Amino acid sequence: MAIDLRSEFQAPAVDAAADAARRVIDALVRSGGMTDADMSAIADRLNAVADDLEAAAPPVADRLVDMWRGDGITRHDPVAGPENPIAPPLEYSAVDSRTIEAVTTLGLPYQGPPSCVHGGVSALLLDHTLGVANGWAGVSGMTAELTLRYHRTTPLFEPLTVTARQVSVDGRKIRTTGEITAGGGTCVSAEGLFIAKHPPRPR
Ligand SMILES: CCCCC/C=C\C/C=C\C/C=C\C/C=C\CCCC(=O)SCCNC(=O)CCNC(=O)[C@H](O)C(C)(C)COP(=O)(O)OP(=O)(O)OC[C@H]1O[C@@H](n2cnc3c(N)ncnc32)[C@H](O)[C@@H]1OP(=O)(O)O
Repeated sequence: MAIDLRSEFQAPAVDAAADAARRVIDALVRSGGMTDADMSAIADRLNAVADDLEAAAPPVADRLVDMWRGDGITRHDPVAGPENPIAPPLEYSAVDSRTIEAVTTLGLPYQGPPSCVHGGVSALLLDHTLGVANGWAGVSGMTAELTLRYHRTTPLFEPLTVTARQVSVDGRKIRTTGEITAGGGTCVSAEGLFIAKHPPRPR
């Protein structure tokens, strides 16, 4: 079953703009200094876009309230948020009532070792995916501990499967596991302890 990204709040043009920003980030990292493009002119054009966006943007406090409308999954987060350009973004599917997964392919902006995913990026993907698995399973909380094991390097440019499963709930303590696999092999595995607590939503 595909995830419902709170369809009542979807704005296709916003998601399209975030997709365009992802393309820009990828192209900038790919280009570096090895480009014939006029990077000064490109910086001017990108700054002009940012000027337009900033001039029309709401106060941050209002946007925070807007971000936390509704229940369930968010659209702004840095892992699955379609309207956040730093999110790949992951699209989750249910495997069973306590397990979710997403398939994604990461490019140069997420690089750590040569042609490999940065370990901190893997940690980010797993932390968030474990958290969403908890939400899917019905009892969620804040990350108190996250233990990662990096079994082998995680490749860029290849499909990665990110999986998470809620294992147990004991009072406020929630234990959740997950992994990133590539080509059927485990690259990173994670064990998380989450504590059932929810900071108040901005109003
Ligand atoms: C397929 C479709 C999917 C559809 C999905 C559907 C729904 C999804 C819905 C929502 C999902 C959306 C998003 C979720 C995604 C991602 C989540 C992101 C997670 C984060 O990004 S989150 C930020 C990082 N995180 C922090 O910023 C935490 C900072 N921290 C604190 O806020 C406190 O520290 C806290 C709250 C952790 C605890 O504080 P507290 O006061 O509430 O708890 P307290 O101290 O009373 O402890 C109670 C018992 O927990 C034990 N305990 C506590 N802490 C421990 C630790 N660290 N290690 C081991 N044990 C610990 C104690 O030892 C005691 O144990 P005992 O009862 O046995 O004595």
